[in-house]
Amino acid sequence: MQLQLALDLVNIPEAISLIKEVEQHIDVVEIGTPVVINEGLRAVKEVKEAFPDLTVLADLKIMDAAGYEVMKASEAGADIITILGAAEDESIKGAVEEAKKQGRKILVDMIAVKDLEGRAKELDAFGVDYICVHTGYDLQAVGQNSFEDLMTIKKVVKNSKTAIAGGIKLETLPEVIKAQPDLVIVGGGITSQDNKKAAAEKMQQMIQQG
Ligand SMILES: O=C([C@H](O)CO)[C@H](O)[C@H](O)COP(=O)(O)O
Repeated sequence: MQLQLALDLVNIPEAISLIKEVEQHIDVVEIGTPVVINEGLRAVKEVKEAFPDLTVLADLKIMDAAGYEVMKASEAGADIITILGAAEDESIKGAVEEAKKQGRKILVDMIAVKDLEGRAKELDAFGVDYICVHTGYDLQAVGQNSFEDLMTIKKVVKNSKTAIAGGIKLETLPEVIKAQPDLVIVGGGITSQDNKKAAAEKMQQMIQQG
């Protein structure tokens, strides 16, 4: 199980200084969708240049023109690129093909997918690297989470790794760990803490203890 820090509400200098605080305690750093919207793929490039040994995920949430967008994110230095599970099969296949060509990985974000079980089976067969259940900010605001969704996909996914994102905090981490995803994605659960390093360190310990 690995820990991914999601950076959503920062600019590039803030992202770099935050990563410096916690880099020993995370496996992957996510350049979040709002950061990419505000700063472009430059954010991915500058973070990868500053932390060449850290795995960098570009949360592009691709919906179309997948091969092209995966190529551009790869050129910027992203190791993992996200596409939406709701995208067309052709887009998913295009993303996987381009990622293979570039030596990168694809994480599929299942946000807003209704038939999680059916779509997870299809995505698994397309050869995506990760399938991620995700409760976005707008559903977190009405009290939802993805813990049951993780169990649902874990039952059917055979080859891809599984991941979970959306409002995970120190208090809810034990429930997530029980379901044994391959990747745990945490944003505000670390970035909103006064002591971000301590929060990341504690989460890392809990995850390593499994
Ligand atoms: O993907 C995300 C969201 O859609 C905003 O782009 C977040 O990175 C993801 O939800 C993790 O952040 P937290 O919910 O704050 O843990």
